[in-house]
Amino acid sequence: MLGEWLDWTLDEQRDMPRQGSFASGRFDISAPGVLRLTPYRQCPDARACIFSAAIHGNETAPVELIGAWLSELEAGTLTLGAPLLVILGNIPALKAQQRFIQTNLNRLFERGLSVSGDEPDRARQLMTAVDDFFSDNAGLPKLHYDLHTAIRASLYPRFVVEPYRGSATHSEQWQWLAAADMQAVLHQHQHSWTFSHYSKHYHGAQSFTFELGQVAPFGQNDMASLTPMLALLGRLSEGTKPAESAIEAVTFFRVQHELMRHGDNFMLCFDDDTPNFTRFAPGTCLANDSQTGEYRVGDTPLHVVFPNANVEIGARAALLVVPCAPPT
Ligand SMILES: O=C(O)CCC(=O)N[C@@H](CCC(=O)O)C(=O)O
Ligand SMILES: [Zn+2]
Repeated sequence: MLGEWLDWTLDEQRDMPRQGSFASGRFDISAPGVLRLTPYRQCPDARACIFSAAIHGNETAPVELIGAWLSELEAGTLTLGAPLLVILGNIPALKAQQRFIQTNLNRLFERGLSVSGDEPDRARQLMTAVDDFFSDNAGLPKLHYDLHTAIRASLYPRFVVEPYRGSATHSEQWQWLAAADMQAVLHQHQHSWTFSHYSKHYHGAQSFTFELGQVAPFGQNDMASLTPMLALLGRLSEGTKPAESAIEAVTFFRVQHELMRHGDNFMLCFDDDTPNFTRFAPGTCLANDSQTGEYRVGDTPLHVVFPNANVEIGARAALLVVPCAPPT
């Protein structure tokens, strides 16, 4: 039954009960694409865990990963030992295999959001689901992994973005991420109203945006490279201790500047197939904006992450980042 949830979410004509049970717990579909799992027996090390995917509708590897993990729970090869909230974010965009329909859902997770529209309404519904889940599991450590894939290839194909400030990230998280084969970490330098930022900022959760490879259609993702990540989701859902690795294998960066699109005419001054984390030397022109003119690298080399000239006016067109020391 659990294994059908993904298909059912995409095709609501199919029949699926809103509540039920499986070998090690109960499930409850509280809203479209919002699935709660409650263990029969909660492990002493359990965390209240949120795993979200498809906040961008064309990012399919995280959906396949969630599907593989749910199948293990359904088959009983994994035993649920922690409360879980599983979210498929932008269902219309997932059906259309588009990043978003009207506006980028992953910029809307701010309390008091006043804009109207389908994606803002969905953001409000998901914020409430997160608030309710953490409130119902008060007393447990909170964790949120928001799973994405990047538009471009990357010098580090698997990496995480650590949202700005809030509660400090526990050192064990870095070791878990290293064992899950995450190759780089990017520390955000300011608030950005993403889903992972929401859980960290308002709830003090251990929270990250994961980039699990490059966007590809269903069935064409490199799922073998995500086996260690599947193992991390498995341990967290069992409420047992995840594998740890030395963080020396992980390269750390921090954001130095957020490049915004201001004008009608905006272009990036490098090739479309330039991978994430490519380094640009001082003086290099990175962007040309009809409102603000050229943006050139200053005295320190900069690496470019998430460059996208086609964002809405007023939105982020790239993160400009520098290497930094690993956390001690
Ligand atoms: O590859 C890209 O350009 C975008 C990939 C993506 O969706 N990234 C997230 C990162 C969120 C964060 O900064 O934590 C996003 O842009 O929403
Ligand atoms: Zn994304």
